[in-house]
Amino acid sequence: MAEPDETLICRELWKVFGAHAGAALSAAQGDADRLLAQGLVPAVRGVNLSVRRGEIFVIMGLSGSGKSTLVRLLSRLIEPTAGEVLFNGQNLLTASDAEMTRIRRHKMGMVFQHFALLPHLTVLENVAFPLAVQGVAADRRAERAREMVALVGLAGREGSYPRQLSGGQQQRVGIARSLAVEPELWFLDEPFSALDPLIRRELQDEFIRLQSRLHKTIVFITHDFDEAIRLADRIAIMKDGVVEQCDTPEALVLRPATEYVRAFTGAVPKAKVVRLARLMIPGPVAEGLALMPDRATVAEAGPAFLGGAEAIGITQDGLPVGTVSRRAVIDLLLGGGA
Ligand SMILES: Nc1ncnc2c1ncn2[C@@H]1O[C@H](COP(=O)(O)OP(=O)(O)OP(=O)(O)O)[C@@H](O)[C@H]1O
Repeated sequence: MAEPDETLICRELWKVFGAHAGAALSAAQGDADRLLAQGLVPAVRGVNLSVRRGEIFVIMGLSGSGKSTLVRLLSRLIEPTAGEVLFNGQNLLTASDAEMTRIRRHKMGMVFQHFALLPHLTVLENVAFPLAVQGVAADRRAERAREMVALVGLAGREGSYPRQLSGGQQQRVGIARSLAVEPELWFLDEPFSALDPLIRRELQDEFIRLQSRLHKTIVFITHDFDEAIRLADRIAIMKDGVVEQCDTPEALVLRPATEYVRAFTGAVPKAKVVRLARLMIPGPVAEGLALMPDRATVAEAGPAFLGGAEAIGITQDGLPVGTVSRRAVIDLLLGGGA
């Protein structure tokens, strides 16, 4: 049974590329080496995941680890060789083509790295395009598209054509276009990786801001661990088609489950991922202390401690709930605490 807050679930999901993959997978009984020896490509190997409503779920892994294949399976753009995909409790693999088209059009949004804006349409027309496909009336389309263009910071550019925009601006149009249909589940496959680092960071900030307003359920793919820890509520780390660990950024860094995850996360400063909640001693907060939310990271509290504070007060939903001491922070940074 799915928990009520789990919106997308996959169980024992496999994608094997090559001839007679289904029969070969049954015969191999999950032994990927046997499949490889037969010249088949087991791109996704027995993956189990569940994405919770309203979270940013990042799938992270190096090139060829199976991220894109997994995401295509989750949206059923390609058929799995074996396994299950459930969306809001519905088995997507038994949905008819018509039903799948309806789900993709109305409930799922997708942004890819090299998505195509339609070159002969303006920004506004591009953003309104999926609404036209849905059959939304022209005036309502234009109104909604205008809102989305403003949301991604491109107000004033509605009449421009894609060729007149920078790469970052084009990517914003792609984001606006995928949001126009108000998707419940939003897939983003390396949406920022073609952009230069400064623009990329700007779009990440923008994305965090958007999500704090929209609370979408998001599956976000990246091969960049820094991007993953900036954005994710949880991260699934993939290697050779297998999910090595699925956890919060903090847990991945502090408690890596495999050597691979340890190697991947070893260089990340703990202060960037550990949240103040972890170091907090609950209790009344002394008067005069600087206050920070429990979701903030230790790095974000750095300036307060560098400014000489011995402790800071911690809030939860705006109410003071405890204290983090300078000592706890030093212990963490020197390898002790947490
Ligand atoms: N249509 C296909 N036919 C055969 N093999 C494929 C096909 N699509 C993907 N693969 C293989 O599956 C494996 C996983 O590919 P996938 O594109 O999912 O990786 P990825 O992690 O998304 O990589 P990247 O970050 O480079 O996009 C790779 O070995 C790839 O060559």
